[in-house]
Parts: sequence; C-alpha cells; structure tokens
Amino acid sequence: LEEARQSHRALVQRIRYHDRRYYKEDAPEISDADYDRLRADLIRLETLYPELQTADSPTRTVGAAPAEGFAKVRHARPMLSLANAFEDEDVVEFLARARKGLNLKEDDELAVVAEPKIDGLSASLRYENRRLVVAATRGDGTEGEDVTRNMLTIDDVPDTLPDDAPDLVEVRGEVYMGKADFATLNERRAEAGEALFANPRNAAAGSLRQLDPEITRKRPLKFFAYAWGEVSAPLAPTQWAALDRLESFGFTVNPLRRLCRGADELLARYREIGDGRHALDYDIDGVVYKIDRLDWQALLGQVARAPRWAIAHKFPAEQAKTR
Ligand SMILES: Cc1ccc2cc(C(N)=O)cc(O)c2n1
Repeated sequence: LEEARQSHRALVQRIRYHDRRYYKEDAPEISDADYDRLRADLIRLETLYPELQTADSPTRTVGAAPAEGFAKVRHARPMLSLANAFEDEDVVEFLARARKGLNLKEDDELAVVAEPKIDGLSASLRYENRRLVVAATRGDGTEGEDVTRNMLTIDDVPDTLPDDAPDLVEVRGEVYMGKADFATLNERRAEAGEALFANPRNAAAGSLRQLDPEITRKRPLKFFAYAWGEVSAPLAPTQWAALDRLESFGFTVNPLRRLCRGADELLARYREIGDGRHALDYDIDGVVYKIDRLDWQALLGQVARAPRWAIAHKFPAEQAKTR
C-alpha cells in the first residue's frame, strides 16, 4: 500500500500539473489521449485502493474531467459485433459455411449455443487479481468510455471474483433495464417534469453514462454476462462450459440459453424464445447462435469485426416500438 501511496501522490501531482497547463494556461503539453491515460491509471489505482481516493483527488473534482466527460479505454481485445440473420435460410447457410470451414463430414455433430440477444448496451469488465479495475462501454468496439465506478453500483456486477478465477479476466455482457423498472422510472420522471426515456435500452445507456455514479446507483440497472475478452487462462473448452464458469464467478448468465444440434433445433429454439419474449421482463431483439467448441471458434475466426462462428438471428422489428 505504501508503494501505491507513492505512485498515487506522483500521479495526482502530474495530473494537477497538466490540468493547470490545460485549464489555466491553455497550453497543454500532452495529448488528450495521454492525459486520459493518466486519469485512467489514477482511476484504476483508486479503484484498487479506495482509501487513497481523497476528496480533492482529480477523479473527484469535476473540473478535471476530460471535455467529453469520460476517460477513454482501449479494449485489450476488440469487442466483436455480430452479423445478422433475418430468414431461416440465413441460419442454414451460417451452419453450412461453418461446417465447410471446419471440414466436417455429414454425420459430424456441430453443437451450437443459442441464447436471447439482450437489447441493452455492451460493456467489458476487466478483473486483475480478481478485483474489478476497469469497466468500459463498447464504444466503437476498439475504444470505449471508462464507467468503472458506475458499473460498481450494479448489484449483478461482482466487485471481486472467487479465488479460482484467473489472474486476468475480462468479462463481457449487456447492461440492461427491466421493462417494469423502466415504466416506474418514467413515471417518476413524468411526475418530476423530466424528459422520458424512449425505451429500456436508452434508459440503461443514459443511466450508465452518468458522470455522477450516485445517480447511476439509484437506477435499476442489471447485467447479463455472455462472453469474455482477454484472459490469462482459458475459462473452459466450450462456450457452454465457459458460461457455466462465468456463473460460478457470480455473474448472471441468461437462463434461456440452450445447447442445440443442427438447424432444426436452433430454429425451434428461436421460435420458442420469440413466442415468449413479450412475457420476459427485459427486451430482446433476437437469438444469438455460437459454435460451442472454442477450438472451432478459433479455427473459423472472424471477418472484419464479426465472428464467423456466431450470428444474431433477429426478430422482425415490431411496428410500434412504443411501450
Ligand atoms: C460475441 C458477441 C457479441 C455481441 C453479443 C451480444 C449479445 C447480446 N446483446 O445479448 C450476446 C452475445 O453473446 C454476444 N456475443
């Protein structure tokens, strides 16, 4: 801790110096990116050692917040987007392409995990030595916003991981707001004469991207874990077992997931989830299919930023998106 106190003091001095150059003398010496990195380091240090965060710390004084409000964080591994399937045919083609890419024979089984696609906003949680040190929004997939202190206010997000978790693990998932919580929040905002959120996704995004974590704390945000980024050791040999591992770390993994074999089972699951989606307390906009074996995911890789080993099968857009 003493060593941390030393580097904390040095870091605070450096940031105060650059704040003076930027805000007082209007003559910054370092780029915004380098400045943001200093701040991200300070936020990381103060998250690891909360006792170091003094009231006058640059992370507490608003004036020092970078213009856009949030420090930028570069993802160690890009956060992938998913190619879309709209028709059953697209799903059949996805599987055929995967089988071809894997040189599978006709009777080789291809297990695929199906899970609902949550309509929220993606986030990445970086745990070092089993402590959450940085949480970031997806942003453009390569760089997101530092929302560490906001994510720490969400009950579904563990501050620390169990002893059997790897020294480094980035957990990825969706921040969302339930439909009932969304309606209640909008009722309160209407009574207070505040602008209403258009839908639960916007409400979740607006609540997560608050500069003041105390506002975020009061919002009913939840989190489903569904993937991972950089890890110091593989979580498991398959997607299904990796999700079980994330559950064992204390994360909520969507309970509607199903291990399927072949297009018929996937499409049956898609219809089941589609038929039941209005009864769910959270918005979904499709079903995500992922090849289960991680060695086969690695073999298929990704094209552009979308994996060849996964696809999102979307539901037809509803006419009125109003609630
Ligand atoms: C690889 C990847 C990318 C985006 C995702 C998005 C969702 C989602 N919105 O639920 C679920 C997943 O399993 C995802 N998986």
